[in-house]
Parts: sequence; C-alpha cells; structure tokens
Amino acid sequence: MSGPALAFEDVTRTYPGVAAPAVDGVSAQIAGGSFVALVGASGSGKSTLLKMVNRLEVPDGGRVTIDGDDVADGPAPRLRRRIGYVFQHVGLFPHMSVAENIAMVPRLSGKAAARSADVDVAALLDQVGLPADYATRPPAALSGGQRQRVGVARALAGGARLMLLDEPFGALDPVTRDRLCDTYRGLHDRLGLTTLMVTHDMAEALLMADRILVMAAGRLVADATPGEMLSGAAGPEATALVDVPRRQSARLQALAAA
Ligand SMILES: Nc1ncnc2c1ncn2[C@@H]1O[C@H](COP(=O)(O)OP(=O)(O)OP(=O)(O)O)[C@@H](O)[C@H]1O
Repeated sequence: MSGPALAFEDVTRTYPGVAAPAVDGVSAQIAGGSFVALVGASGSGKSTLLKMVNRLEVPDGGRVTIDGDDVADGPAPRLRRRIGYVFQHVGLFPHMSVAENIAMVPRLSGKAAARSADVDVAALLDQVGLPADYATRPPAALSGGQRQRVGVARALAGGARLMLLDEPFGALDPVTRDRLCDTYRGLHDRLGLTTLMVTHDMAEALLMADRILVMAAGRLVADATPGEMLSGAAGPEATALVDVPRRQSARLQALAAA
C-alpha cells in the first residue's frame, strides 16, 4: 500500500503587505508513493507551497487535496496527524528525552493518551538508524545529524504516510547529509510513503527524487524526472539548475585527471 496522493489545484498565496504572490497559480498532481523534490531559487515560494499542505499557510485561491480531500476541511490537528513534517532545525524539546520527543507528536495532534509507552520508540529509532539506547538521552547529547534522525522518527510516530520535508538535511555536513539521504530514501521505499521535499541542493534532488518540480517567482516552471532534467528536456530554468552540479562534477573530474 502506498502513501496518499497529493494535488495542488491552481494554488495562490499572497502575504499581507507584499505585492507579488509568494505562490502564483501552482497546479501539480503527486501520485501516492512518489518522492518529489521541490527546488528553485531562494524566495521562489517552495516553503510557502509546502506549508499549504499542512495548513501552516492558507491559500487565497485554489485548493490542496490529499487523496481527494480538501485540506481546508475539518480540524487542523486531524489533518496534521496524516502528515509528517521535518524541517531544518527540527525543534526537539530540550527538557525531554528522545523517547518523549518522539511520542510528543501524537499527543500534540490530539491522539488521546499517547504516552511514550504507546509509541514503539525502539522500532522508530531502528528505522532511522539510531541505537535503541538513545531513547533516554536528551537532545543536547546528540549530534546535528542524530537530531534530524529523531525528527524523522517523530514525524513517522503518528503513522503518517505523507511526509513534508523542508530542507531537512540542510544544516548537516556533506557526509552526514549523504548518509541521511540514503536512510530516508530507503525508509520512503520500505514504508511506501509519499514524500514532498524542499531542497536547495540540485544534486540531492536528482539523486533522491522520482520527479522534480522547479519554482521561480511563485510559479511552477518545470516538472520533470531527473533524467529529463539532465537531458535538457525540462526547459531553461531546470537546465540552469542542473548545470551547477554538472559543472562541479566536470571540474572535479578534471582535477582528478590532472
Ligand atoms: N510570513 C511572511 N510574510 C511576508 N512575506 C513572506 C512570509 N513568508 C515568506 N514570505 C515571502 O514569500 C516569498 C516566498 O517565500 P518562501 O519562504 O516560500 O520561499 P522559498 O523558496 O522557500 O525560499 P528559501 O529557499 O529561501 O527558503 C519570499 O519573497 C518571502 O520573502
């Protein structure tokens, strides 16, 4: 069974006091079980688009649906139970243990009596590649990469099958980042999740995602597979983004050959 389908239908969001819309008439269908990366220059509207899925932002026009249900219907906590959300500085509660942090989300999102004991913390830690005895540690006793792993475990704790990732690995060193990307892609496949991930790293998008959406000035300017992006078939904006890792790779190869 795969995660839910997600759809953006002509979605627009203009922040109060700002003339230009942050998101401007975006439409996209994301199939259940797919891994989609959202890329584009800083300020192009990626985070705003993502936040309209879990109602941290509300569209002025259009709608967002999950398996056909408008996210605007019903209480926000019920919606957020269906969605895992991981962002750059994952925001663990410092005075709680790792286990308490992981069990916190079901409680916040309204699932009655979800104490640490109700969530299989050891299994979740195992899924994100952390030893079970980390459960009793405070977040301060973890590295940045380990904290992000706990963030992923917490996002999965409520049983969500739709994951929104906003630069989840952005603050990590490249080696840790690479490992965590592998762990996460493995999890996505094993659990049959639907994932929408904002990233600034085009190489990461190309290597991790099934499909890449490119935003520029609030609009969707390309929607293509990594192969189409690399072949130049996805248009000039996409090609310009792909050229960055391509040039870096060529320079490295030249260095190695020198
Ligand atoms: N709360 C807000 N109030 C006013 N304007 C905002 C607010 N949040 C974002 N914006 C503006 O909306 C536009 C899109 O912002 P958004 O954070 O969605 O872009 P982004 O592509 O995720 O950027 P980045 O890659 O830098 O995180 C930007 O011009 C930004 O300044």
